[in-house]
Amino acid sequence: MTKTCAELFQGMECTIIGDGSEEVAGLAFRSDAVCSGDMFFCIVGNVVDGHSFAQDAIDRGATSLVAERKVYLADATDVTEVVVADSRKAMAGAAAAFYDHPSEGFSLVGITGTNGKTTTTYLVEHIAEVAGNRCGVIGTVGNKIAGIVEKSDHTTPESPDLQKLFARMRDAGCTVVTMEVSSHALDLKRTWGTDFAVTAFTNLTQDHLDYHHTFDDYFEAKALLFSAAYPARRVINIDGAWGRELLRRCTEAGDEVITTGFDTTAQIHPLEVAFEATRTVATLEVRGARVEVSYPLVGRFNLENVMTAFGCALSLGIPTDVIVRALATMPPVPGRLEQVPAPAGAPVTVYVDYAHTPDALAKAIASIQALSAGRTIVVFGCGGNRDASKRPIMGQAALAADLAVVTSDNPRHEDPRAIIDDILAGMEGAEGFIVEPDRRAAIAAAIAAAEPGDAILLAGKGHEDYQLVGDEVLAFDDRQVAAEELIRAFGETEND
Ligand SMILES: CC(=O)N[C@H]1[C@@H](OP(=O)(O)OP(=O)(O)OC[C@H]2O[C@@H](n3ccc(=O)[nH]c3=O)[C@H](O)[C@@H]2O)O[C@H](CO)[C@@H](O)[C@@H]1O[C@H](C)C(=O)N[C@@H](C)C(=O)N[C@H](CCC(=O)O)C(=O)O
Ligand SMILES: Nc1ncnc2c1ncn2[C@@H]1O[C@H](COP(=O)(O)OP(=O)(O)OP(=O)(O)O)[C@@H](O)[C@H]1O
Ligand SMILES: N[C@H](CCC[C@H](N)C(=O)O)C(=O)O
Ligand SMILES: [Mg+2]
Repeated sequence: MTKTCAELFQGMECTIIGDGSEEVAGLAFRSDAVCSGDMFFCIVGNVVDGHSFAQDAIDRGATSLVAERKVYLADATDVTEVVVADSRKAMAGAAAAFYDHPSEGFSLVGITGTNGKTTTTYLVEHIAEVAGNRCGVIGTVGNKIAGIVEKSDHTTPESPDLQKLFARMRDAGCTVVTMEVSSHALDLKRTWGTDFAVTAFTNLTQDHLDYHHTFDDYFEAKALLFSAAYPARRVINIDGAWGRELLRRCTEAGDEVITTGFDTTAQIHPLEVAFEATRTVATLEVRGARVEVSYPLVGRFNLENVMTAFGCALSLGIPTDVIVRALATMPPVPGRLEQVPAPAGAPVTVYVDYAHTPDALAKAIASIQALSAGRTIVVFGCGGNRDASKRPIMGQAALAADLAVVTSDNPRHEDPRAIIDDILAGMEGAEGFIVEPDRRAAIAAAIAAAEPGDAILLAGKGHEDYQLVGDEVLAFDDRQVAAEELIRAFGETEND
């Protein structure tokens, strides 16, 4: 059911100039996406000021404008203007109203943190499904409505896209929705006006300092999800100082909190763990009770994700025995320590992983080392037009492997050689690494250098099936390229 301009802004501080009773057909924040009868939001961006596209939006059929100052000075009777203090907040609030506050129609779990968001959302989805829920997922790998996956451009969509997605999930009968909430999204108010049942924090380590500039600012963006703007039950990993600071704030605010981590004071923590080659078996202490879990994910960091998901599931009221049963049948998460099928008799194992931060790279290498009796070879690069200060730190982290192959990972609009030089600054004085800017050749070089029993970690691209070079999106999937290069090296027959 369509809404009028006045209805969308009910209860919001704003000045409506013109006729507020006109129906709004849709919401747009890009002038070139405006359709007839749309409301156009003028946003002051980091690159351009969206107010300068107001006329363009009107020419394309917008009948109302939301702006931080009056912009449409021509004979304004045919266009309604809504003047607000913050266009992004207004857009998110109006989008929630446009779709009748869809997040109130299901239990929404929002997960933030530098690493582990995608994995944890998939874990919560699976547990909730086993508990009998129809689920939605929103995040980096794609958006899923009751098991059907659609591609996504953002980890957390812009508010009109997000609320529309929520509405589709509500209308499809989803009872639990689990979403990644990026720090960009929180800072840019993409989730403003959303009703969360549970919010969870995984960890905070270096990334995105190109956008947030300081660690403190990065943390404060994440911390918004735990502020009074988003009242919810909280799940917090307290292994790091940032998690403990969040816990302090949430406790002070009187929130209901479940703590997780290796820290033995956490409400959910491990007592005994066996990290096996294809699964993990652990005894957890869960709010004072011993709980045995066994799940088909590997690596120490995935135990952290499992504990966070456990906390989210308990917060949703799912019983412990159902959580344990669900964990045992957890499907793999695409591109997260995913093993590449190899020809029969291939003496090396190749894993594809999405580690693209210093902490993730260090932890992925350590996880592979713990699983493999042979050497560990890592192939990695760093994204262009992203936090450049993480590059030398990732270079240094890669030295923990027996051999590092430095290559390209979405150079975007930067020179791939210059990105590699930034990485190499962290590897100065070290020996035993290869530089090969062409990612396919780098993967082939790693396979050629491997000895029987070695493991190769292809880091950074995970589920991605492209390489971004300039404005081009070139087809490139680490899993496919590695499978091809393994066949080239070791023959045709596939191992099961
Ligand atoms: C850093 C960031 O997140 N930027 C987002 C921000 O862009 P911006 O502030 O630069 O916008 P701008 O280009 O200056 O434009 C200002 C306004 O004018 C409008 N405009 C612009 C041009 C035009 O012709 N017509 C027009 O109307 C724009 O739509 C915008 O509303 O607002 C835009 C929409 O309003 C977003 O599309 C854009 O996301 C860019 C594309 C992006 O790459 N974001 C990434 C970094 C991101 O959000 N990543 C996180 C995840 C990271 C993680 O997983 O770790 C995510 O949640 O996906
Ligand atoms: N809890 C964790 N702590 C540290 N590293 C992790 C953790 N979980 C996963 N990782 C590493 O980070 C990579 C990305 O994991 P995942 O996709 O779950 O994180 P994310 O937070 O969704 O990342 P993004 O910011 O790109 O959306 C994994 O491939 C793995 O190498
Ligand atoms: N959400 C992250 C993904 C990075 C993935 C990596 N392959 C890269 O392109 O740097 C980002 O946009 O920074
Ligand atoms: Mg993600």
